Amino acid sequence: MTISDPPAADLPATSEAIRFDHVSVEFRTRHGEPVLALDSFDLSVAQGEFVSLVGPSGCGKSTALRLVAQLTETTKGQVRVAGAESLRGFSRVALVFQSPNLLPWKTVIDNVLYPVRFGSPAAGVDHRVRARELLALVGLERFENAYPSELSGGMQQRVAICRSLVLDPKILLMDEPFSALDALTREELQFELRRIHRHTGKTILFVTHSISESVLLADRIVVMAPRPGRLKDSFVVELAPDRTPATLHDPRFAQYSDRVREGIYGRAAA
Ligand SMILES: Nc1ncnc2c1ncn2[C@@H]1O[C@H](COP(=O)(O)OP(=O)(O)OP(=O)(O)O)[C@@H](O)[C@H]1O
Repeated sequence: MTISDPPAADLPATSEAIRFDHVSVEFRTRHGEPVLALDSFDLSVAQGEFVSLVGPSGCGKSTALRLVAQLTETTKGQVRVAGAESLRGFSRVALVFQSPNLLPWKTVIDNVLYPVRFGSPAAGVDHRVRARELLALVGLERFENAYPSELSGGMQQRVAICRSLVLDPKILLMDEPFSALDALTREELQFELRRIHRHTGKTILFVTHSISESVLLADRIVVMAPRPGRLKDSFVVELAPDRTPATLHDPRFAQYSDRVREGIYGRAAA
């Protein structure tokens, strides 16, 4: 598959990519105290949907992402991921974190290609060609032989996004990927990510602390209640699919932002 192909053809466009069914997760502290991170959490994410997950610190957002990536187990309930039977090797699901975590001794293209050694690469795909296409998609085609130290923070995070896409995952899990960037680069990458989403049709579950970021990016916003995390609100963002600087001036942008604020802080704050 090339990056210009339509979204994965193995499931119809409307099918469910991720489903949380009454999911509870209880951790234990070092002293054996129980910590209920998620409490009967329900969520369904459609294939190709871009969902922003917002909520107060500690409400279980990262735990929810880790469940999808099978890095954490449920205590009660179930998380279903379409195609999870081939999850091993991380080719169905990819994670992007706040820090790009590039290998400093490898070039940009070798960093992008790194998952190919450990994942389950599809047969017959020239991953070097695919890596170059991805670098072109984020405007880094001239930097494939550069080293991470020669790139700005925003460029490094673009490389991390290319690396997450190189095995053509069906689902992209993003945990505050832009929170370490300066405001201008962050905004640039937000528009870029939305463009990548439109271009690739990936299902994206995006955790953020930024209300405006959650609205600017998402097709739907899920607001979680304070720990133990439960679903507080979920609503569709009916802004034009192509998000541009003009989106920020759409009156509905402020209305959606207020609704998220109200979900997090209560009506008086909003
Ligand atoms: N491995 C663990 N062991 C014990 N407690 C944990 C573990 N992982 C998470 N927790 C606890 O579970 C709760 C939810 O954590 P999680 O990281 O999912 O929240 P979050 O919403 O992503 O937080 P933040 O917005 O601050 O990143 C927190 O109280 C956290 O301390």
